[in-house]
Parts: sequence; structure tokens; C-alpha cells
Amino acid sequence: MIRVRGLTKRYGTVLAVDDLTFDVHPGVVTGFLGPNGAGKTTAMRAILGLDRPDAGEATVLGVPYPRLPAPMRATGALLDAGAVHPRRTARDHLRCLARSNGIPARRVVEVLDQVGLAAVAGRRAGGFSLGMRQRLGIAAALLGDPAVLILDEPVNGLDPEGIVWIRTLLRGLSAEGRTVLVSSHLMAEMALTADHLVVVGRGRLIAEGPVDGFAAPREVLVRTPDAARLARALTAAGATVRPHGAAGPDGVTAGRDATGASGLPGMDGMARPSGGPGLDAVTGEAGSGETAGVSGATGMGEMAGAGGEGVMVVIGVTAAEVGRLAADAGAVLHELTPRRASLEEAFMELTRDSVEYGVTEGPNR
Ligand SMILES: Nc1ncnc2c1ncn2[C@@H]1O[C@H](COP(=O)(O)OP(=O)(O)OP(=O)(O)O)[C@@H](O)[C@H]1O
Repeated sequence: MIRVRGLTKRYGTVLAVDDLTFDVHPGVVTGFLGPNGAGKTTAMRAILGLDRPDAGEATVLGVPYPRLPAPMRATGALLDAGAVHPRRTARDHLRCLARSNGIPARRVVEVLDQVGLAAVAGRRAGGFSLGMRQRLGIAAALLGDPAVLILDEPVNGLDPEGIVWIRTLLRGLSAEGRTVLVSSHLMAEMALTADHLVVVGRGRLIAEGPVDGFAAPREVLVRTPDAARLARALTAAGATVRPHGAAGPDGVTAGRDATGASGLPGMDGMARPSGGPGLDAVTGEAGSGETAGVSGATGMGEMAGAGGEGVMVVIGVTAAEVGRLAADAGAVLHELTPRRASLEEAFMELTRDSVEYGVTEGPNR
């Protein structure tokens, strides 16, 4: 178990980690997610006692890391896969680590096997590819057979096969009851690897919860020549309706506008990019400039494309309910497609105002 409470770390004028609080539990893979510069590495370094926080604290297995009696056997970490003597072989690198940490030599053979480096164990690490160095770093983390694993961007440099391998490895380690904290800036990857997510931006906690909670609620794409009539029926039934393509990636831009964007707090904030009160606000009569005029049944004329066919996105009812309401209203349907906004879109929306370096959207920004 890792406990982080009010962790704060400043580098000069940069507040790298800002009052961060979260727990990492055994038996689940916790993804530590955030754009570049969000403070993930800094937080991990502070957890591992490599950086002294300006405020707050972190404990591993109940004590600050430096007070662990046998740190490498309690906690395995991968922070910088490049931190290997280039002239040393993979085997020698691990042997040295094992010796200085009181770990039996047989573990070297075991972990080399486990990470798929047994065949190149006698080669110098300096000649390793980035992917091989990552594997060697993971081998070092596993050496002490630790109860807690802290891995900073372990998929960096791995090819698709390597990514699947690490996913399987981490899931296996958590299934053995270990505590696994793994950082990434790739939501799609974390969605497949992690059970739980801690999302940070500009050093602050943006959202936290089970991966499933980040999935956008369902939307239904509807193509109909009777857009206005159907939109009226759907709105009367409590659904939110907007023209397809009116606000960027469906359900994502909408959440931002409705919530005022940055620093969405916790799960409540996460749920918004995909519907609920956020979208209602956007598609309401006083919606944002981007989406004004598309509320409910009003403005549905704008949805009509060539041949009078309109394409709309409906939130808050199932595809089956849309079909039934359409039948009741006498509206013809040309398409009825249930769908979800991607997790990647949800993540980009959550962290949109937290990216350190991004493309500006206009000359005045
Ligand atoms: N040693 C340091 N000196 C000065 N600033 C630093 C130092 N380490 C990190 N920072 C700054 O602190 C902020 C957080 O950096 P950090 O590396 O922790 O983020 P990250 O989420 O791990 O990013 P990435 O995904 O790019 O590795 C950044 O603005 C970074 O430039």
C-alpha cells in the first residue's frame, strides 16, 4: 500500500507537485496518468525518498520509504531505464544490485528469464535498445520480489509485443496481491492495463477512480429525415439532443464548456465529459456560443443536411428508447447507432488545461 498525503514539491518557481493526495492499494494496478510535466515522476521520486517534499508525506507499507528496513525487497522501482553502467552486462548489473541489497543470486537468473533477457544477459547494457533497457530496468525492479512496484512509463520504447508483455506482467503481479503504481501519459494504454486511475495535471489531482468510471456514458447517433419532430419527442422524454459534429469530439468539448474546464474535481468531473448535467447545460437554451441554437427541439432545422436528413447525437436514453420514441412520433430513422466517446478523448478533455506544452488554438491565445 502506498499513501500520499498533501504531497507538494517545488523546483524554484515551478510547483511540480501540488498538494497531491491518493492511495495505491494492493491487488490492483493503479495507473498514474497525466500529460507531460504533470508531476508524475516528481511524485514517484518523492514516494521513493529521492526528493524531499516541501510539504506533505508519502508512505510505503506504512512508513516513509527511507525507513523501510530492506527497501529493494519491499519496493521495486523503475524510474530511469538509462541509469545502467554501459560497459556492464545485464547479468552483472543485476548481480551487483542483488549483492548490495542482500538478494540471493538465483533471483538474477529468474528475473532475466521473466523479462525475456536471458539470451542477451551476457551483452553490455550500453548496446541495448531502449526497449531492452526498459526490460532490464523492470528486471531490477523485480529483483527483490517486492510487495510494491513503482514504474515510471515502463512501456516507453517497447514495441507492441513488449507493451502486451508488460500489461500481462503488471496484471499478473497485482493478481498476486502486490501494489502496482504505473505512470503513463497514454490513456488508451492505461485503460487496458490499470484497474484504477489517478489523473494529474500541473501537479494537482484532477480525477481518481476505477477505470470504468472514466468511460463516457453511451450516446446514440441518429440519422433521420424528421429531425425536428424526433428531437422534440426525445427532448420531451428527457434526452439531450445536439447536431452531430457541433462541438468537436462528441461529448468531450461539451463537458469542458459546461464545467468551466480545468481542474475537474474527482469522479463527478470525470462523468461530465460524456453527458449528465454538463451536457444538459451545453445543449440548454443558454448554451455556449459553439452550440447555441441546438437545444432540444429548437434549431433542429440546422441538423437537416442534404435531402432534409438530419444527423444528431442523443444522450440520456438508449438506442432502443430512441427507436420507440421515433415510432411513437412517426419519425423515420435511417440510422440508429449506439456509441461511446473514447477514453482517450475523455482524458484529453480532463487534462486539456493542464498540458504544459500544447498547440495554441488561435492568434490571441
Ligand atoms: N529537477 C528539476 N528541476 C526543475 N524543474 C523540474 C525538475 N524536475 C521536474 N521539473 C519540472 O516539474 C514539472 C513536473 O515534472 P515531472 O517530470 O515530474 O512531470 P511528469 O508528469 O513526469 O512528465 P513527463 O511525462 O514528461 O515525464 C515540470 O514542469 C518539470 O519541468
